[in-house]
Amino acid sequence: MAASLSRPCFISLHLPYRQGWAQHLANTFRFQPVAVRETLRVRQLALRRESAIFLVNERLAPASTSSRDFLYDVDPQPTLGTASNVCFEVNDVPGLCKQLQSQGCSLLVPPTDLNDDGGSVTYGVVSSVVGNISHTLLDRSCYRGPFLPGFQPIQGATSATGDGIKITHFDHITYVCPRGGARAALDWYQRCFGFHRFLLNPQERPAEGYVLGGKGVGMLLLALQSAQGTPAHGCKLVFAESLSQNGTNQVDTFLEQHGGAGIQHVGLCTTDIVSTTRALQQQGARFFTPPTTYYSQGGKAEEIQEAGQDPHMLAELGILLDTTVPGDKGQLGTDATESPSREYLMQIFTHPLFSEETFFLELIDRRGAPGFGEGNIRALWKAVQVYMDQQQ
Ligand SMILES: O=C(O)C(=O)Cc1ccc(O)cc1
Repeated sequence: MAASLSRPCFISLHLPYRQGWAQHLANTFRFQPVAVRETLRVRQLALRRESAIFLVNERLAPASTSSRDFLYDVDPQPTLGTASNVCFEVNDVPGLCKQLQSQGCSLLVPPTDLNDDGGSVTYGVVSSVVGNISHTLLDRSCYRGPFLPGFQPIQGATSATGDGIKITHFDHITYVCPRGGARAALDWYQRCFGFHRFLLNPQERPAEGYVLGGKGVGMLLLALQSAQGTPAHGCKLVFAESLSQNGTNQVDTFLEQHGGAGIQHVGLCTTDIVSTTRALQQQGARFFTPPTTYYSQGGKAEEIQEAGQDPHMLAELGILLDTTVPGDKGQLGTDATESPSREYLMQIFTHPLFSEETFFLELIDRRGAPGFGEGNIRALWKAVQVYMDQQQ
């Protein structure tokens, strides 16, 4: 039987020795430092925005032979910044680790108990079949502290409000897989972790996946939805694979610059993409913007207006909007709690966060639409292509 996982508890980022990047995430994206763990060799900082938590791991000294420097994680020994671990909360860590091992998964950290004044937790770490990704499985049902045992709470850390940034949780995590590897990754997560297939778009054929063709694009997308939660509220995993025949695109570029498969981006759910984008831009966050023709061609301005949004405002900020057919919620669409007359979603993508063209963030504001917009993905693709051409 496969495990039944819920929304991620945290996503872990690793930075090579001597890169003061945690501060950048805190300052630019206004994530609040909530807890820290520091040893002579490493610093681990938990940064939070409502239920979205990034654990930023930095080396303070060159890598040692000890692979257990980082708590709740393993050391991917990065030569560049990488998002390499996703932690899920589960009920029975030892039972699940045993089961995963019997399914051929490699156990990187066996079930381990840790405790402090706030109570106790149990965790283990398993290796994913995709690139450098690992998963921490964590039971913190007996823990009442602010983050996790081994971490010191950061005094005065309050939840930020009134700054215009409305980020609530991780909406999805997009993996870049090697060519020919997306289907195997999808099968592994279904089999081992009990994720369910999720159709990205009404046009997707289940047997093939969502193929984006056309000028220069060439990408296959497959998606899963966590077993707990509805399409609108659970976390999705998206597997992307390049189908491009003619040289580089953003998926190939990721593979090349990251040195293999891994997490390409994390979608942060926002309840107000306009105020969030504006506030983050003021802090210095940089976003990809589509060509201005995006807003004037093919009835886009009318589509935006019909959705009740202001085309000028979206154009000024570079926010993308895609409308989906009302009532069509993909394969798992049974969530009856949100049924606005028009379902749409708005997205915007940041520039890569590290110095390489690898990991980036996305803001996603879902107004009833649980899938992904083909128009938005194409617009992102074009904007990235323009950016990459400018970099050369
Ligand atoms: O739209 C999204 O957020 C996706 O996750 C789909 C996607 C996947 C890979 C890309 O390079 C760009 C977009």
